[in-house]
Amino acid sequence: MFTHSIPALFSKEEAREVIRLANEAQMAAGGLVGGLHHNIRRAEIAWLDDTGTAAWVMERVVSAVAQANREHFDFDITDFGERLQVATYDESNAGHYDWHSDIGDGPIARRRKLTIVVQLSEPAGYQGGELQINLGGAVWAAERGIGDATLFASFMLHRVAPVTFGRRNSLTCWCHGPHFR
Ligand SMILES: O=C(O)CCC(=O)C(=O)O
Ligand SMILES: [Fe+2]
Repeated sequence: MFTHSIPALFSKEEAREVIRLANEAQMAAGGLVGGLHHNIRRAEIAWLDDTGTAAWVMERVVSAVAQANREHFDFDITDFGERLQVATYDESNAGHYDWHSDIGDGPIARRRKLTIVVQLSEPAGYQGGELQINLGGAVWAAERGIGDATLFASFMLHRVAPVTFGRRNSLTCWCHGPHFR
């Protein structure tokens, strides 16, 4: 009920282009930006601007979220207050993200209501690295197809299992609004 899948929101070519844009953004920001290397999360992070060459990525995400919210969640979503995140989880350091909720303490993170994650890697290109959502009593694994999108309520516990082979890239966007009531 609090999860929803959209198969092939991006084509394979588009998924590759998103990774290329993320690499470009990372270079422009001076290379090693936003690597998170601790026990909870081990990943490289890049941020895409929602203007310029990456604007179409945000547009695609926003219209998918609008439709999914109308048809499935019916949350009070008012804005997209953060940039798009592209994450890289690599075999070399068992990239992963432990169980967490996306609702945090900060002024923006506390307004997160819906999270959308898009798979940017070919399923054959990595092992492990599943995006799993805890439904309370059952763990649900997101679709792995390249370009597939998964939406879930940002308060739900989720994780990325350690990558044991290859490399997984994902695109994440958070959608914001007033508190649940
Ligand atoms: O990379 C993913 O699949 C999930 C990322 C995530 O949970 C986050 O950035 O909060
Ligand atoms: Fe998350």
